Amino acid sequence: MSVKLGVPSKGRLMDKTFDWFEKRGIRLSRTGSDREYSGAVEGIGGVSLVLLSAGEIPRELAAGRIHMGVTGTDLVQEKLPRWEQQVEEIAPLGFGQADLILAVPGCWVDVDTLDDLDAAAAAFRARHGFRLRIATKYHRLVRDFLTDAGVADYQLVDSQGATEGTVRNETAEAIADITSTGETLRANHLKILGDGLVLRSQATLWRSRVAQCDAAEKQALDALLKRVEG
Ligand SMILES: Nc1ncnc2c1ncn2[C@@H]1O[C@H](COP(=O)(O)OP(=O)(O)OP(=O)(O)O)[C@@H](O)[C@H]1O
Ligand SMILES: O=P(O)(O)OC[C@H]1O[C@H](OP(=O)(O)OP(=O)(O)O)[C@H](O)[C@@H]1O
Repeated sequence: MSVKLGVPSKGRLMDKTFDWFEKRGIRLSRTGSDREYSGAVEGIGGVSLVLLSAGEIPRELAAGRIHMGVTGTDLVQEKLPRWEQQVEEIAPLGFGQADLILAVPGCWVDVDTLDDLDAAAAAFRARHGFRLRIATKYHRLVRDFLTDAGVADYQLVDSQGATEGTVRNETAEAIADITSTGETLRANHLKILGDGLVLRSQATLWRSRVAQCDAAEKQALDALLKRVEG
């Protein structure tokens, strides 16, 4: 058997992950047709590549089905309760930087902070008879953040993509999502609350704390760790 390295199967994270390993003498590549999710590893022995959705890598690490994996801090902290017990951070990779933030419509001139949001949420409920809706796919992180901030009068609505569009579509009044350049927020007339930074995220290499290794796998894993930690 071999050490399993989980890497995002597409997009910006996959390409930059391949470049990051290449700089350390480990060549990762996709094999087969464009649609085939199989990969190869050259430059180190005993390691195999597992191509996965970035969102599924935390779960695979926590289940011990992969030994190491690359995905964002945001996805690990959102998907894994007490994540430190399940995975170990090996190296931040220096790309995939994005901030998880809370944003409201730009035209809400009286709402610039979490305190303002709390007041607006109470007023919203009194006026409309239901709680202000915050669209997000980061349920755990946003709920914990708002609890700590003392904001209670809201409901989360699930949005797995195009989250900034939910305000225009009138399925939410506010959003919590990842931003990088800020362009998507601006294009959708949303503004970030001054104290609305939930988490700073970047692509990171993780090691599973539970994945089992036989003697050969242990040797390959140690060799891999030596290369990537150096
Ligand atoms: N605009 C962005 N700039 C930089 N990083 C981003 C950006 N949007 C998302 N990311 C990061 O990329 C990672 C993967 O994001 P996302 O959950 O959107 O996956 P995806 O690319 O849609 O793939 P999949 O649907 O297969 O999981 C996350 O860690 C996220 O923080
Ligand atoms: O600040 P920006 O540079 O504009 O980037 C932010 C956007 O990037 C991500 O979306 P993605 O492109 O992954 O599409 P999605 O909405 O389907 O997740 C994220 O969800 C934001 O919508």
